[in-house]
Amino acid sequence: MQFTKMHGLGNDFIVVHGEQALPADASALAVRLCNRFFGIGADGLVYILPSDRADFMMRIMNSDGSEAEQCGNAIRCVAKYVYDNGLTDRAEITIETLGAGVQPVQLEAAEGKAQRVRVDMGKPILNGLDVPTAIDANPVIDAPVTVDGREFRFTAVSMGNPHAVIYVEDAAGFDLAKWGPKLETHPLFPRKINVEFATVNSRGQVDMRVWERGAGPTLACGTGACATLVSSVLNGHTDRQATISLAGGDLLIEWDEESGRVYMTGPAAAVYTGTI
Ligand SMILES: N[C@@H](CCC[C@H](N)C(=O)O)C(=O)O
Repeated sequence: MQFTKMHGLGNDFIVVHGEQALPADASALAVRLCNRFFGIGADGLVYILPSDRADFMMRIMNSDGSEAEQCGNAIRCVAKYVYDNGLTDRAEITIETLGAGVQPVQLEAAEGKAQRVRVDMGKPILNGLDVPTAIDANPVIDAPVTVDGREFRFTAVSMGNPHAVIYVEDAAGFDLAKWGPKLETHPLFPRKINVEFATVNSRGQVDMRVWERGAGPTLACGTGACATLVSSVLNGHTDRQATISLAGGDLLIEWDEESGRVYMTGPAAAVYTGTI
């Protein structure tokens, strides 16, 4: 099996192209290959597949073998892969995802290689039951969730996949390993949840750290950055465009008032190719 190791701000993936459909053992393969000690090591296993609605389709398995509906960092990697490998010569393409439909993607290229990628991430889903959460409200803002006697307040946003955004004093110093797994699997979240811990520094910049559903702490989360911006606008913390600073670097996120669509701009990188 040939693969390319790629990442978006350190959120890393094993990218596979050439299959016509998702293999039946994709979940088990993800667990085996994403293992950082006994496998290649990655946050997820990504397949680039044919699509009858878009130029390409992306499917992503988390490192625990669960399939995610969408992944912001992976979609930028897929765009770079197809451009750099000559599968398209267009700087504007569409990529179909499982949970967020067909997404338009724009590439900024230099010397034949994609450098930065801007993705139309679509409209956020804010209805609590649709995110999904167990809360019947639209939107779910500043809702309480208690774990081990500590109450957190969260805002729920789906970008095709579910997110709970929690504001804390110091996101960069937050104990992700202690609280992340308990929030991810809390009964309020029927399909589990990605949890973003955010600190607003100004109306145009937010620090964010993430505990990802099915992958644990990662260096960046594209959909999490989008959810954080949407939540920050809803809570009155930021303007509609802001830099979300993650452990692996910055993403520029915009929530367009007129169309209601969220745009994510950031880098993607290829590290090496291999055969396993
Ligand atoms: N890292 C991703 C999100 C990957 C999927 C997530 N763990 C889930 O299960 O929803 C991103 O960049 O968006």
